[in-house]
Amino acid sequence: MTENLKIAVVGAGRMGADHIDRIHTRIVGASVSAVVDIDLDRAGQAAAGIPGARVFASLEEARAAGGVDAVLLATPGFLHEEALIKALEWDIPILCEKPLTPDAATSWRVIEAEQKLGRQSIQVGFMRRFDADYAKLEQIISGGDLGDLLMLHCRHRNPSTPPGFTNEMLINDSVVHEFDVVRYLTGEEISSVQVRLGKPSRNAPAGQHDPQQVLIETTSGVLVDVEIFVNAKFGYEVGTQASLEDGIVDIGLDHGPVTRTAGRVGGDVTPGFEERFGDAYDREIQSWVDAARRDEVGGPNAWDGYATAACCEAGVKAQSSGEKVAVELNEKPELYR
Ligand SMILES: NC(=O)C1=CN([C@@H]2O[C@H](COP(=O)(O)OP(=O)(O)OC[C@H]3O[C@@H](n4cnc5c(N)ncnc54)[C@H](O)[C@@H]3O)[C@@H](O)[C@H]2O)C=CC1
Ligand SMILES: O=C1[C@@H](O)[C@H](O)[C@@H](O)[C@H](O)[C@H]1O
Repeated sequence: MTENLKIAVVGAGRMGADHIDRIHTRIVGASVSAVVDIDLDRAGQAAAGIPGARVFASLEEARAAGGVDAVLLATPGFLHEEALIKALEWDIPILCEKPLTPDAATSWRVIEAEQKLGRQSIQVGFMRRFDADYAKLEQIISGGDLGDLLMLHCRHRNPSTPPGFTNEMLINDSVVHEFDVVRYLTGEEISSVQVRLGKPSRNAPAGQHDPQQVLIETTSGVLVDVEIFVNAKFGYEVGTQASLEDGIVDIGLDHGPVTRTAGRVGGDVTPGFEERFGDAYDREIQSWVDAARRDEVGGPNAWDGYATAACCEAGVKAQSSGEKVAVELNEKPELYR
């Protein structure tokens, strides 16, 4: 077992910097040995104060300099494929932030490269599986005491989007989490996706139709509706209501104290995903590190990344057609059964 997993973090933006801080301050059995970003100043800022963390402009340079046991990939999704294939060739464990890649064909190439390696090496950053609420909901559903799961009603609201957040990214970057959660909660694949574009918000930037309603069906007929609203302004909210035969379960309601005073009632709104899912990211990265030190994967794998990429591809087609689009999956290789 690797004593101390030396990690190269690629991409030192919002998510990469958050993971660098997490590994440095809270994760056991690992350290940040390299920070890679085309923006060297940003890499330098993220690495500042971390003993042994060196700064590079490319993953190849970091690898050539030595001291890299594993890669945490936090660049934009369209850049993931190339780095994933490289890390598989080098046979080092990878935590790839979601999405694995933005479409099914590119994700399948990653699956083929991992099969060539002959063992699972990629974990995908679907952190909701490590959220206490989602884990409890999964236990309630799989426990069976409330009968069969019939429907899921999901809401996914962000206060705003960064520059360059395209209309397709509402699906590829945001709803990709719901595709994963639906597969996690039902234990089934998704069979179709439909997207409805209703009245748009005046707060959406040019080129983005926001909000959208995504309708999902699983292989056994569980129906799911998702409100994706990425310029909702008020704060961050991710929640799910599950309708089961013998009960209704809600998760992700605003938590914390609710105060009634001076004729008003209220509590705090979560500002962003870092606050809502902070504990989940910590558990996700610790699980990855623990497993990677044993040459294993400690969470959602490349098949989960591929299956959700196929859903995203169907979702992007459905955005323009308005029709229900079938999700086509290749046969699941032995490696993931
Ligand atoms: N699990 C979650 O809840 C979240 C996941 N993410 C995912 O994390 C990834 C990164 O997203 P953000 O941090 O929001 O993006 P960002 O835009 O803040 O940061 C991306 C960084 O990658 C760098 N970069 C671009 N091209 C590069 C290259 N060729 N080599 C090295 N560095 C390069 C940029 O200079 C930038 O610093 C995405 O896959 C995104 O979907 C993002 C937010 C939340
Ligand atoms: O992954 C994430 C972002 O990339 C995405 O843009 C947001 O919509 C999600 O809420 C967040 O969890």
